[in-house]
Amino acid sequence: MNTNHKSDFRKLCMKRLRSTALYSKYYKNKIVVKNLKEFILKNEFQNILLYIPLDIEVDTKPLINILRKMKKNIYVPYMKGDSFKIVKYRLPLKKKKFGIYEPNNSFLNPSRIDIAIVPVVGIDALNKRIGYGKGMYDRFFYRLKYKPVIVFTQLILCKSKEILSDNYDIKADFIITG
Ligand SMILES: Nc1nc2c(c(=O)[nH]1)N(C=O)[C@@H](CNc1ccc(C(=O)N[C@@H](CCC(=O)O)C(=O)O)cc1)CN2
Ligand SMILES: Nc1ncnc2c1ncn2[C@@H]1O[C@H](COP(=O)(O)OP(=O)(O)OP(=O)(O)O)[C@@H](O)[C@H]1O
Repeated sequence: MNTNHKSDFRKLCMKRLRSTALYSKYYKNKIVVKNLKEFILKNEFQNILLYIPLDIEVDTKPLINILRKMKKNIYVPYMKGDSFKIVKYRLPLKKKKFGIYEPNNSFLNPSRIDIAIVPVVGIDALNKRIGYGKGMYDRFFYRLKYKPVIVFTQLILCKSKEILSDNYDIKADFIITG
C-alpha cells in the first residue's frame, strides 16, 4: 500500500546516510555511542541485542567492547531464512549475506533480552522503522514471545512527516541519533 512512498523515502535516506558516512561519521558516531552507553547504564539493562554494523550504520564496535568489559551479555542477529535468530557476540566474525558480519552459530538458548538497539534507514511519522526492505527485524519481533525496549539508532535522523509504514513495521520506544 505504501510501497512507492516507502521506497522513495528509503532511497532519500540512504543517500543522506552515505554522505554522512563519508564526511562526518567520526564525529556523529562518538555522540551516538556515548548516548547509547549512557542510556543502557542508566537503566541497568543486562541482556542487550546489538548488531555488527554496515558502513552507513552507527559503528557499535566501541560500544560492544565497553559493555562486554562491564559483563553485560551482548547478542547480535544471526540470519536464518526470512529473519534471524540471536547469538551471543563472540569472535571470530565471518562475512555473510549482504556483507554483514556474524559470529559462528550457537545452539545455546539466549537470555531474555532487555533492550534491542536496532539500526534504521529512516523513521516515519509514527516512529516506525524503514529498513532495507527485507522485513527481517519485523518478523523477528513478531515471532518473539515478549517485548523488549526497542531503541532505533542512526548517524542522522531521517524522519518523514508522513505515515509510510505498514502494520507489521516495528515502532521505537526511544530514538537515539546524531
Ligand atoms: N548491521 C545490520 N545487521 C543486520 C541487519 C541490519 O539492518 N543491519 N538486518 C536487518 O534486517 C538483518 C540483515 N538484513 C539485511 C537485509 C538487507 C540489507 C541490504 O539490502 N543491504 C544493502 C547495502 C546497504 C549499504 O549500502 O551498505 C544492499 O545489499 O544493497 C542489509 C541487511 C540482520 N543483520
Ligand atoms: N510479520 C511479518 N510476517 C510476514 N511478512 C512480513 C512480516 N513483516 C514484514 N513482512 C514482509 O517483509 C517485507 C518487509 O518490507 P519492508 O519494506 O517493511 O522492510 P523494512 O522494515 O524496511 O526492512 P528490514 O526490516 O529488513 O530492514 C514485506 O514484503 C512484508 O510483506
